[in-house]
Amino acid sequence: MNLPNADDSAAVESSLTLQEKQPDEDNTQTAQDEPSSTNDERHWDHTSKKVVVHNVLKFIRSNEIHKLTSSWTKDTDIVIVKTKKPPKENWIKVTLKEDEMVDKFIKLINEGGEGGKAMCNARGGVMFAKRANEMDDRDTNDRKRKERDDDNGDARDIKRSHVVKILSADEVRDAITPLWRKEYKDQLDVKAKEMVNKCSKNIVKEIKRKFRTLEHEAKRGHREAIKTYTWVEAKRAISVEQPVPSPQIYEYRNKCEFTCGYRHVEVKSEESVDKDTKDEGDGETKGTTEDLKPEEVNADPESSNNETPNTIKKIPAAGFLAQGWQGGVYSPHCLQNVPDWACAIADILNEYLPTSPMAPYDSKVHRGFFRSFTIRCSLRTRECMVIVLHAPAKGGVGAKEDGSDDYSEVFEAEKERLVGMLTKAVLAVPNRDFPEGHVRAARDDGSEEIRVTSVFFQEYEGLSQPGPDHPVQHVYGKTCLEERLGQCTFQISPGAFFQTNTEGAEKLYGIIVDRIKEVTQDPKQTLLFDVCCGTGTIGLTCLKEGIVGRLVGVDIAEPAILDAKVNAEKNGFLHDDNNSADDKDSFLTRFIASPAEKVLAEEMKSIPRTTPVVAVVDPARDGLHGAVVQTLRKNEKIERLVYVSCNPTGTLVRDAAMLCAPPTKKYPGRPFKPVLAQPVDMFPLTSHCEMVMTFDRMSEEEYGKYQVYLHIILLIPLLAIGTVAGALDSTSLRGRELADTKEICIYLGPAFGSQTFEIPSDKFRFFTSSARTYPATDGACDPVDVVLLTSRELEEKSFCRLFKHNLDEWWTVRVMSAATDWMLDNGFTTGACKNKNTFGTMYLKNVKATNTDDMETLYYDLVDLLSNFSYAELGKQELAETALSAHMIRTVMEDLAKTGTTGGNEHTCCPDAHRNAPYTVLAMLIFDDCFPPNVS
Ligand SMILES: C[S@@+](CC[C@H](N)C(=O)[O-])C[C@H]1O[C@@H](n2cnc3c(N)ncnc32)[C@H](O)[C@@H]1O
Repeated sequence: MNLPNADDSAAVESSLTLQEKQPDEDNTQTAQDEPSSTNDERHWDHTSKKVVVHNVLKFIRSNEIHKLTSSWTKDTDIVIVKTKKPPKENWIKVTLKEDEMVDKFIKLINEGGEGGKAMCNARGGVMFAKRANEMDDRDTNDRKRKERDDDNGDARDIKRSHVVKILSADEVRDAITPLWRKEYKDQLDVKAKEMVNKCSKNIVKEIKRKFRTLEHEAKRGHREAIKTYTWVEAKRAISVEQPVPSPQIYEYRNKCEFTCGYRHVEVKSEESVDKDTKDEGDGETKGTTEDLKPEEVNADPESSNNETPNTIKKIPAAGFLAQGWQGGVYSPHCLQNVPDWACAIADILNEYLPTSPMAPYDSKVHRGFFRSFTIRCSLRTRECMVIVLHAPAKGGVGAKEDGSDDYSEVFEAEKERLVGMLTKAVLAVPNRDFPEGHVRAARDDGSEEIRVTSVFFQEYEGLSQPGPDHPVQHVYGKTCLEERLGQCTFQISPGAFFQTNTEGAEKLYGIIVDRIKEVTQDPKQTLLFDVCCGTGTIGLTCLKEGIVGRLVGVDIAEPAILDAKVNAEKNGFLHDDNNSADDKDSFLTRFIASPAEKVLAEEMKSIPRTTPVVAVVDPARDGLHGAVVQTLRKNEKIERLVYVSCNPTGTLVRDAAMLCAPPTKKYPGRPFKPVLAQPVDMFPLTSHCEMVMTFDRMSEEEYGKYQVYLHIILLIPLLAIGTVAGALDSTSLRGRELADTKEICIYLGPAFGSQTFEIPSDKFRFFTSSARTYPATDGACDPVDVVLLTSRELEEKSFCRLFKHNLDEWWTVRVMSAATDWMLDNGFTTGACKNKNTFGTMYLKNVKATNTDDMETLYYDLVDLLSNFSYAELGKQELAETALSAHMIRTVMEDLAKTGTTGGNEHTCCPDAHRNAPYTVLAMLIFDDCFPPNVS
């Protein structure tokens, strides 16, 4: 279990600053302007505003966290600016807006509950809060601990943060392009190994782990365990090809994002300060407010030969953060992956910024104006776009009240001045600072002349980065770029994603085309789903190549979809604008602006059975949403899936395992299996690598070999209920009850004929079918909604076993406790039946589900949660916690029994209470079967 580490979030935040920006930089919140990047600063930041609240419920949905933390500070002036809760941990780290709020907040949590006691979580557990830096983070690093214990820790940290080292060009390259020292073929070897060790092997490991869980469960249920799929056991289960090299190794980036901050210049003596600052723009430091003005600080003594440290001058500038905000921004001229035009623009910005009255934005205090500059260029059309991200002219959210950060009066004139400087001429050839021996590629004949063709300003008051849909203000020239890739032309708007290595993108798309072509026997009829389609590049390339006949593209970013629609027409493929097409089947292309998880299932449903379908997914770094994986798996029409990943060692591993593991209730459908893994080097000199992984659906024949018995969800139509239920339960009690209720029953258990989970009507209500949960046969009890039965119970027809789970079986309690958390998080009220030391039902009310889909989702979420427990891996800590949970649950049950509100039945403690219990829904969670079904 991870305890909150005072440095962990910052560690995540800072990791991006030390490497090249991530491939999906349009969509991730990049850390280029994150201040908490160096270790020192991170520590300082934590000591000031971060607090960890302990003993919150472990299972809180991410969208509920904000609601929960807001409820704590309701009616107070405490402002929480950020929360972080790792999954399955019982703590939340909050970042408060002001230092002064910290003590108040801690007091609020520790004493602000009923009767001046600590606040409690939804299960009555006492919460407590502590400053993040006071946590025992298990960090055994002596230095850190000593600093924490030191009363003067803050002061020292602040002082330390002023000791900066200016990096050499080599060190900047090491930080941003860590593979630059290697020959290109060696870079490819590094990536090839990484793709085998951290991608393909991990996928196989993950799938084997899922099989082991099944085996473990089967053993407990005295069942035959499913055999691991043969391909998983093979020596090189996933064949990884050698990475496809990038056609351009140097200067390949068509997009850069420069953070606006301060450039650090070391000055040696009083005299040289004057001289140096003259060189750096006459030493003018207009772009400042009083507090934001360039400081003179001590340079790292180690970086100097002098005994006394030199002085560092800070000059407003734009560039890359190579060692976090505190280390200043570095000019891109030394980086081999950055092209000349980008450096030329950096030069213009660096000429402008020191002379502007508008200061760089300081994201630590949220003051200042200029935040970052995104620059893009099209390789083929030589168009160039600049997007200036800035705080409101009246000042950022942390602006001083005295108006010293208010730039409203100068804003328009300054905007005009900057645009004038950017656009007045063809971009000059910059002086580069390449390493010795760097060989530049030959330039082409005069086409290197590039000028800025469009400028946008984008105002953003938020604390991190704007999303792709955030509005932009067009201030100069064209409204978008145009680029040519292969046989297609694409329009790219400021908010739309485009691959950052143009020639690399052509290679990448070529590989995708090859993978699709292999399976499209009837291209004209084949429909391609391009999930996370951006400006439609992949789908339209496939159409142009004639390997598919129709295209549905989905992307969350509206600007990208607007571009995709234009691009469809530009390339000769009519776009169906939904309402305009009379015949829904006649469209060539359809582009939908929506999160894929919201629309994909519906879109798939509308495809005629006979239409051959292929899918390409190209998600951002956080991978596919679970619902998208579910839809892809469930729709067995998709025989081939091409997964393009910019995070092959992370989210691809997770998603591939979900696509290829044996089916579960949440992820039904014949599994996929990876047939080829083709890395593509889109980011030479950095450690990033793109991966094209091709998955084929396991054939019915192959899959059939692994099925010992089916283990599925069965929908029993009303007429069949009596018979089937009778067959299952010798008393036929359930059958009678079911018939009485005139409802539909859904059994979750072994199959009796159908493998399909279909709930064809929206009218169905769930109710229990368990003889044991129905307390009496007189019909007096309320109909209940759903019972989730295990296959084992059904197999053995021994429902009494349901109540044989002993509290001393620690894992049982742990599961139940997790389930309880989950239910509370989902708005259920729970109670539990007690009979001696048995424990088996949970009563739920206030079910949020209003229809079958909701109920199904809730159920699957729960099953998924439970199925992800790895009991074998639980350690002593968990055992201790389990004992605690057991104690707590017992207490709750006893309380409920006393007040007569607990449910019950003839086999448990209070059968009568059940009839009067105010529960409208009764669910039995039988943990035996909270695991993926056994399909061996
Ligand atoms: C790596 S880009 C790929 C874009 C495109 N395939 C290309 O090659 O240019 C990832 C895309 O995923 C989109 N995206 C992110 N989250 C999404 C979601 N939940 N649903 C649909 N698209 C999403 C982003 O807007 C972005 O365009």
